[in-house]
Amino acid sequence: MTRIVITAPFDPRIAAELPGEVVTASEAETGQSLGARAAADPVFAAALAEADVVIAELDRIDDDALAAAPRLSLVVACRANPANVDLAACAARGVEVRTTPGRNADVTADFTLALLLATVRHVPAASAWLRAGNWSGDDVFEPYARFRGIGLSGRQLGVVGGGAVGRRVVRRAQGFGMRIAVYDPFLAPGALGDDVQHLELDDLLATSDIVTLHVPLTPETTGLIAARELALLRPDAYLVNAGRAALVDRDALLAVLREGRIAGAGFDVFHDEPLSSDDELLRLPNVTLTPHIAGASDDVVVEHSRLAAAAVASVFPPPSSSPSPSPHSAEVREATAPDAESRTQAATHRNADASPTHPDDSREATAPDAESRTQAATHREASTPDPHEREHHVTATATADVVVLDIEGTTSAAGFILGDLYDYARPRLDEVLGRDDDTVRAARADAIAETGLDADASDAEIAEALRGLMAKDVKSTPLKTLQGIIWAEGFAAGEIHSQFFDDVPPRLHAWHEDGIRLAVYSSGSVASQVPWFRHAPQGDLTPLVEDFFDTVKAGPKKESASFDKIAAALGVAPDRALFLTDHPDEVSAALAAGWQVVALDRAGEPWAGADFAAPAVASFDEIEVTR
Ligand SMILES: CSCCC(=O)C(=O)COP(=O)(O)O
Repeated sequence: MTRIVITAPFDPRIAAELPGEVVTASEAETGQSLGARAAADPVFAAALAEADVVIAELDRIDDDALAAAPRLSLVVACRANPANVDLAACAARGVEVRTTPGRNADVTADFTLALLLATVRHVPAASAWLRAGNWSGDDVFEPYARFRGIGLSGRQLGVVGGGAVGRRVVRRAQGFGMRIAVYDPFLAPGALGDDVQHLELDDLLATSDIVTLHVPLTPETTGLIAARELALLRPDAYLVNAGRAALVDRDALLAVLREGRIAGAGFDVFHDEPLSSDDELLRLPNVTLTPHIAGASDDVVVEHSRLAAAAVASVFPPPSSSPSPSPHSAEVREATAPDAESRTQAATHRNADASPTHPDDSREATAPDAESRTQAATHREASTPDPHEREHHVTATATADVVVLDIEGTTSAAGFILGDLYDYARPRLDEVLGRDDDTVRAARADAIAETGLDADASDAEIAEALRGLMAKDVKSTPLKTLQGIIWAEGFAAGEIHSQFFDDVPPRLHAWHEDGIRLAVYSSGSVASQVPWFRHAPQGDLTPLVEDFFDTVKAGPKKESASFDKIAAALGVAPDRALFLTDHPDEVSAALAAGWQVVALDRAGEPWAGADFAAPAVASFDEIEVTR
């Protein structure tokens, strides 16, 4: 029987469904160690002594707490950054730590729109004016003149940061008819849809009617909006910040507001909290202020309860879905958890990333989540006599923030690519090779080096050598670059289209809706990946995909360093990233980088039936991903 102690605020219906015996205890004072609490409260001490799992939000889980909980194997911190957990102590005792990333992304995005509307329509000022008894019959239309605001439809919202909250703000603002510009150097153009314009920060600031900030606070983003950037804002522009105060230089901001150099601003976050009663911001008439409440919603408790329950279920699978009686049996551990050393590394990394504690923690969804450990678990049917047949009955579950997709054999049939697409590229190689273009020139030189041709080889000779590589489906980077140019033009001309297995688009939509970030990593060049996803017969899939990686951008797919690069570019911890691929060597490379992997073992595809070092499934329908 798994014993679970919950001190976090928790949805009682979800607590009742947890697989084990649940003891709930109210949250102690912020920052109190559960160890100290156990020392003072024998009833709580008895519960902690028996606990396999502790779920906490603010309570500190330090070495004292761990000493009082000798059976403990899992801590779930109901926040994005486990700033209340001593990760090194957990790692030393082999206690796994999970978090609940993105738990407040939706409500924070809602609040951003509320703050934005309140600011541009002067809602708090109008309300205060009315309550003060100012509306008199002398001039019944006075407020109509006094509180005139702007409409949102047709105006440009500049979204700085297209992460979990930023993307949700985009969707909501589009509902108001706003034009959207986004600044996010980690997002591929088109990643948020064709209607979203990607701009450099300066251009975004200079052209937007309203600017809203949603980037995580890091050393690089601290002071991102300083005097120079503020000076770019138009005099009729508004600035909204429900992200992190320190993204903006306080002195420069006060000067701009004091001098009325922008129309107004709305802030939910402050450089010093609580805001002092004599803070100058309180005296500025053109500013709407709220006390750091963007994440204050009961829905956040429901969401973190749901995510915590998923974390518990993946570490302690319900008996019916696992053949093993204990989650610590050798078979499941092998399939579900990295070894102790990698667990320690993950914990150390998480500790370094943890941001300073904030009691509300409501900014968490804006930060890239690199905190909680995950695993892919195989849930095999009880009786599977034929080993190959058994592979096709595997269901893989994973807890991840990002799913990265291979294309050929994974999202799409190899036969279609090697047929329709290769047929289209083959006769066009000679012409492309002759183009006066830097990318082509570089690819041409690389192709000569790779195929061993003479330096003065003709376009026809190089094209013929490349057709030889195509015959063997060699994933040559210069070949992929040239194919990518040809295919991008083919898609644009409507002469080719893409193909996705039927199970793929619905799962991509579902994962996207659940807040799971999606990216692509294929040998096919990014230039071809984007139209491939855009021209899916099932509809444009690019709005679902945050970024695209090829071997130019990330490196070879069989090298673990390439996966390190992708994780860094996506701002995700390797163990929070899930790679889906059909190629056994790519499975191994991603696993070596500490990623979770599920192999696609699709009937009729080139690698069907291969010996994969990861759980294998026959379709995306068999993959369950939770955050
Ligand atoms: C953009 S569709 C063409 C994909 C392609 O050329 C290719 O080689 C796919 O390789 P993958 O790494 O996705 O198996």
